[in-house]
Amino acid sequence: MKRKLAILGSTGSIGTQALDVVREHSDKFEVYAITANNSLDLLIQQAREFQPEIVVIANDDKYPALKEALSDLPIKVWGGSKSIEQVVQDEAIDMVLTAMVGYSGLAPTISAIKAKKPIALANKETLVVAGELITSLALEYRVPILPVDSEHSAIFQCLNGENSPIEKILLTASGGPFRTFTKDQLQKVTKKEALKHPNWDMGAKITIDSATMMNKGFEMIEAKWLFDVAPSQVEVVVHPQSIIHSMVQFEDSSIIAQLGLPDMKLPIQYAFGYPNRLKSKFERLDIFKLATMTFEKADTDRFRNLAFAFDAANRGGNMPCIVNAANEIVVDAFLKDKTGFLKMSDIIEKTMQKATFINKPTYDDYVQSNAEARRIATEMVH
Ligand SMILES: NC(=O)C1=CN([C@@H]2O[C@H](COP(=O)(O)OP(=O)(O)OC[C@H]3O[C@@H](n4cnc5c(N)ncnc54)[C@H](OP(=O)(O)O)[C@@H]3O)[C@@H](O)[C@H]2O)C=CC1
Ligand SMILES: CC(=O)[C@@H](O)[C@H](O)COP(=O)(O)O
Ligand SMILES: [Mn+2]
Repeated sequence: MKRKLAILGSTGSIGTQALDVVREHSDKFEVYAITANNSLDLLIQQAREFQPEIVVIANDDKYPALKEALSDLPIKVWGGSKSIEQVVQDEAIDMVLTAMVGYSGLAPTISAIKAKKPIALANKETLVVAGELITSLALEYRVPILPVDSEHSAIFQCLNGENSPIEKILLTASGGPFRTFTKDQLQKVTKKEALKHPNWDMGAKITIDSATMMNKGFEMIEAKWLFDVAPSQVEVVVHPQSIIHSMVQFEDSSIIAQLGLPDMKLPIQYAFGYPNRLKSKFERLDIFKLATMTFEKADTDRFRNLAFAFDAANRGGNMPCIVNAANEIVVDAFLKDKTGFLKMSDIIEKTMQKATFINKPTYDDYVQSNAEARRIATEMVH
């Protein structure tokens, strides 16, 4: 039996690579549903190639054009963001890949968990915003959450077969394009420079998060929830070559690492095939060609977002949700040339000070906190 997949965000960087994995393993996987926000032409092309049961476009305005374009095929076409929450509940679906970007991944992930669908989780913001809620729902509905983020897939693989407690997670970071920049240099960096990640080709939002190191802060929070560790047990290790994707240190002092060339198709395929490892044609890492592997401490003085993420994780409650919302606003503004690189951190810091803190948030509290923090951050952008 083929595993039937719902790919949320099929037109993005992770989504298109997930479809590459399906192409390579069409005997094992079938695309049952795909979703996108705006990318109409690519979504139509994907629907024609993979012939899924259901195609969803979140942006309602594009629904009539999508419906018309696929009218000669026996495909159900739905529109609106609520349809994404609905589609994941389809009985036939065996696994849901959450590859949407930002807060938009939260509601569909909750819906999928409640429908008892195993989650291949790329959308880290879901765990940043509401990690406690998501992990408790996953426990209640007995739903596995298989990490797709490269570092968390690495940690998950390091933990395979281990029952012993984790002493420490060594979370690797490339350091981004500005790893060696001074504060003065950071003041002047442009969007074009920030969008040039040294090792990974990713969507715009996560590429900016990597440049500010908010991505690593979010990944620490993601690790906290996925692997039940305290923030103090996660050490960020700047490793500019991105060959070691992360490491786990155990109480006997042993460190286990996962290595590979930077290619997201590997963690995507690992999650899709779990618990089996599938053969791949991915380029092999030739360790004899590795000139050096280097490791540095992270600098939270230049990359303040990393410190904000640790602070938010330690304070708990809705604070990570506030940081995520402010970050989404400033990254969007930076991408539209409406704010500067360092100003992004100033706005996040002030939003953390101004937004209402809630110690034990409910789902509705997250919705309201997200809206409030977005409002506060937006006022500071303008
Ligand atoms: N790219 C990577 O290598 C990695 C990504 N991740 C995480 O995976 C997630 C996806 O990242 P990435 O693929 O880079 O992002 P992209 O921006 O490339 O793609 C995002 C996808 O989500 C869709 N989308 C965006 N907003 C909405 C919305 N409001 N409602 C419904 N769909 C929406 C987009 O549709 P449309 O095309 O129509 O806009 C697109 O299909 C992020 O959470 C990121 O942090 C984690 C590790 C690595
Ligand atoms: C591919 C992936 O998982 C990204 O999250 C990547 O790790 C980003 O690189 P940084 O280490 O620069 O944040
Ligand atoms: Mn990552």
